[in-house]
Amino acid sequence: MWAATARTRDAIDALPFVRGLGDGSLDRDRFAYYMTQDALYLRGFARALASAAAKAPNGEEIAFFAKAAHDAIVVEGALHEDQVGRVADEAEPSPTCNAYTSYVLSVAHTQGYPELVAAVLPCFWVYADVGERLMAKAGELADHAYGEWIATYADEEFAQATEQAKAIADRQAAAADPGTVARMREAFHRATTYEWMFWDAAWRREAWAH
Ligand SMILES: Cc1ncc(CN)c(N)n1
Repeated sequence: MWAATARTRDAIDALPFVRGLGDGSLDRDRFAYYMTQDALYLRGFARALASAAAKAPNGEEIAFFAKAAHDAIVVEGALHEDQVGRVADEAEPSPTCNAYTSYVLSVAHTQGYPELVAAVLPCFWVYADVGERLMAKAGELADHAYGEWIATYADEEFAQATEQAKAIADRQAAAADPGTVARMREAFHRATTYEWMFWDAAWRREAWAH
């Protein structure tokens, strides 16, 4: 699944938003737009993770997804509040934010546990991957404009959660019939593309037409 998204991941690395986040040159307005949209995204994503906990076949995976839902709101939420303050309940999701959260929630409500695991996996894996590479390039984070963001996603605990999510997806794929594996691939690919779109939308400060 990861190899099939190589082109999209290269395109993520090439995005002006991601480059600017890495070298600290990203302007604050674009970053604030992104963090506000991300806070809205995380609510939908946490709901999808809670659905994964509800569908999970054993205690270990129930606990994993329930904790991931908690961390998306509490741990990532603390980073967002620190950077842009508390996002108002009535704040409006952008078209891309709305599309991405609607997509993972539709998988949660209309498909099975394996497909849902595949749909939420890029949210762990792409961020851990980007975080690790930006950290390696940035070196010292103390004076970096976006050091707190990079440290959050390059964090060892986030890397461990990503490994757990990957292991769950691998177990599900190994036990699944070919049709389910095809839907898992589709969900993983679609969500990885949404990751690209989310950063691109932040760069453009995407708005609704009317
Ligand atoms: C859009 C998006 N994707 C993933 C993550 C990492 N949980 C995030 N904060 N935002």
